[in-house]
Amino acid sequence: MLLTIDCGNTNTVFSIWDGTEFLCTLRTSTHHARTADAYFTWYSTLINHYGIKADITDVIISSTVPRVVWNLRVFTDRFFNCRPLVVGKPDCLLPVAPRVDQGTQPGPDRLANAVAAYDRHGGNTVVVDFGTATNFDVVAEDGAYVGGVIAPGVNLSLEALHSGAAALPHVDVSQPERVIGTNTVGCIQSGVFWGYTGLIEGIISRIKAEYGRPMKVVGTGGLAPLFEKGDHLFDTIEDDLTMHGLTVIHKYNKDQGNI
Ligand SMILES: Nc1ncnc2c1ncn2[C@@H]1O[C@H](COP(=O)(O)OP(=O)(O)OP(=O)(O)O)[C@@H](O)[C@H]1O
Ligand SMILES: CC(C)(CO)[C@@H](O)C(=O)NCCC(=O)O
Ligand SMILES: [K+]
Repeated sequence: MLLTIDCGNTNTVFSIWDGTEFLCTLRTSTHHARTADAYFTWYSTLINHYGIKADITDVIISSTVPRVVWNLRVFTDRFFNCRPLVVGKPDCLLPVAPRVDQGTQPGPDRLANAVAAYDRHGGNTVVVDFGTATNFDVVAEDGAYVGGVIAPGVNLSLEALHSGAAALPHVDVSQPERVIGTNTVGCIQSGVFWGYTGLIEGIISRIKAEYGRPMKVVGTGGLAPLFEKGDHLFDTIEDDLTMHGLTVIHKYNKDQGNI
């Protein structure tokens, strides 16, 4: 069985893939100091709690935080006795090489999103991923990741308002009833919710215009469904997109005899 690990700047997610479906998804916050033993304590507690019989033989990691990779490698080696594939490292093959400026290291989550979107929907696709950042990942006709857009994430923007303005409280994102807020919280919710709706619409339409041909739009990440409620922004929403990409990349490396 395959353990897929998606380590973002805020959260780290483990999923177990049995070759057909994900048996479970476990989420913890990302801490670069978390040790291999701590990962295992957390992992085995939850696996036992859910009664999952997981015989992990392979591990693939996407990490946007370089410092956590070392502990995850030790975790993989010590508890599963295997060497993980790490997306973005030279020894992890991708089905199609990214086409970006020389010296650019695209985020491994964006590479996995591109592979997953191509596998499910073909090329000429843009992924909108709501994580710590809100990133737009453009997938060309042949499945290559060809760049995109990085905007500050929704929760990061809310935190920035709260920490930069003494009179503004911490507010959770939600869709406000009205655009014109009549209290402080309503004003902030409106700014962030409708501001992001405009950002998403505007960037997608500019990407499409620049790309010059029809594109499919796939939303992913925790907040995609919330924004879809406000307006029709996405052709589809898939919360397991990054994880699916990791399973496809793993299979590709296996098929190529690389692992
Ligand atoms: N209605 C909501 N309001 C606020 N947060 C939400 C809502 N729905 C989901 N979320 C948040 O979305 C997050 C899941 O998103 P996702 O895993 O894509 O990104 P992340 O973990 O925040 O970022 P990264 O992957 O960069 O670490 C969870 O932290 C969850 O709290
Ligand atoms: C943009 C984020 C933070 C989104 O998780 C991540 O993909 C990342 O750190 N990327 C590196 C830079 C790039 O993708 O061009
Ligand atoms: K993510």
